Amino acid sequence: MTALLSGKHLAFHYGQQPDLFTDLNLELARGQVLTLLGPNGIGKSTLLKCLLGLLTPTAGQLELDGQPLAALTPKQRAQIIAYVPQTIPVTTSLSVRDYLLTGRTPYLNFAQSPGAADEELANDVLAQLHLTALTDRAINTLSGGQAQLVTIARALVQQPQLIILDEPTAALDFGRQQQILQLVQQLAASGIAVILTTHNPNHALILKQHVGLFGAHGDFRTGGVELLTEERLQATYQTKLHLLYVPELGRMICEF
Ligand SMILES: Nc1ncnc2c1ncn2[C@@H]1O[C@H](COP(=O)(O)OP(=O)(O)OP(=O)(O)O)[C@@H](O)[C@H]1O
Repeated sequence: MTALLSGKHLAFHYGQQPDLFTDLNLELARGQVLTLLGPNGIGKSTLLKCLLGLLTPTAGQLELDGQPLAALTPKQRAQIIAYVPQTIPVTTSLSVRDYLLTGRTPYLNFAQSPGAADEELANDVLAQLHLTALTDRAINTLSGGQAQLVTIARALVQQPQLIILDEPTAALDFGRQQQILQLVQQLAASGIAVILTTHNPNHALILKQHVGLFGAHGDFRTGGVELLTEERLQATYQTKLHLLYVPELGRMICEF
């Protein structure tokens, strides 16, 4: 079966700076989740931007749905991938509803407005994420966490096959973090692939899916959740930490 996303021998550096990563390989099938972990500044967001076609890798091949990523138009890409960036671009005074409807742009012709079906979809997604009360609020009046959730809602309105989430839980309270991890699991169960970055190894341990782990020096490996050993996590974060099995949870937890 063709992978939805495949990256082979990828490398990237900014300008004259040294390589952030070289010979990086990853593959993602429909319905798979890949959780990326690594130290600050190691290249996680940069890798996501390469996978989105926003940056061009300095070496390697990227394919989306069996085609070279570079051969797809931005509109074609946007019909397959939705992106929730780390810094949320919500400085406009659009209402939450209208902001979500901008997620339908990849499906509309030039100058075509969203229709009743698009509005119904936006309302359904707001209800799914328990955000209906925010429908008429101006985007630039939302709290950081509300804005993060609304941006995730917009990505769902885009109805992509792959959602790329850069630290989607960074601004969220404990309950909302759990809600997003459950949403990731639901999306995967419905056949949508998800790539997310997080600074909390427990998120990968909860999701129990595929993991991409950057080491402290930019080395990268992918595998199942068993890739996360105490030794590797200590090497990644350059700190002492503990992985403990909690029978009540049926999984490992990571603590300092
Ligand atoms: N546009 C840019 N031009 C030059 N250097 C950049 C640019 N964007 C990022 N960098 C540098 O590239 C490196 C990787 O940045 P990136 O944002 O990918 O890291 P990250 O792993 O996502 O970090 P964090 O976990 O802190 O968000 C950093 O040293 C950063 O300063």
